[in-house]
Amino acid sequence: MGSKELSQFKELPIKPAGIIWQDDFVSPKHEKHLISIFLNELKWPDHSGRLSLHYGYTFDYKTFDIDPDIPYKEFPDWLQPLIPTTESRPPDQICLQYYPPGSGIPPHVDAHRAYDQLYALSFGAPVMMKFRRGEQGVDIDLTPRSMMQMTGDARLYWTHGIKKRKTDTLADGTVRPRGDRWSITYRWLREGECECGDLELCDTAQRRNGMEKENRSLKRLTANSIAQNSVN
Ligand SMILES: O=C(O)CCC(=O)C(=O)O
Ligand SMILES: [Fe+2]
Repeated sequence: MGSKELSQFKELPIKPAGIIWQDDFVSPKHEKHLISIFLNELKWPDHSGRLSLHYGYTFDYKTFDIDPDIPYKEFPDWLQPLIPTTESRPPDQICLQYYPPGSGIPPHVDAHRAYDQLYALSFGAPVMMKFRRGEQGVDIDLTPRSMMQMTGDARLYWTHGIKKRKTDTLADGTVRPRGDRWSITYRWLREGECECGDLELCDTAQRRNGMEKENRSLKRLTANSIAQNSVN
């Protein structure tokens, strides 16, 4: 992987704006080697569904910051050549995930308060990821060996998620069975505060607006704004 390949990052000409894409971030041969490491050399958690392994700093979902009690885990050798070099420093956190067929990840936006840049690299079987904002929904096919960077609208104002199901239906109607998939997500901690101001999805905007963490779900937000409107 060299700067020639990295310069092939292109923004997809679709909504949401801000999805920067590169096919073939790794070669098929390299992918095969990595999958053999994932299958044979790593110690995965012992439960069903989506499995995760963390490298670098570990995020604490209670404080919305780095967990000071979990020591930094060095990036292993196999991971080094897969780190995007398009940012000014290496990522602070890397997460390797395994998705058996039928598993997924609920719609979410990666916390604005903690994280800034976000990339995801895919291996194994392709899967459809759904981006959503309000009534709008867009399916993106996460093809193996592709690297996706989420910036701008795609990063901040649209949620993304993978439905738990055994097949995906493609745009032409083809029903594609799911297979084993792995992904690597790369996150850079935010320096300073997020200024997007989106009360629906931004935990910083929500905190500034006096909303406690447990009140920040979309449902409560709707209920809150309805209550607010009827008062005014
Ligand atoms: O599996 C992926 O490609 C993305 C996973 C994701 O959205 C996340 O870990 O925040
Ligand atoms: Fe995510």
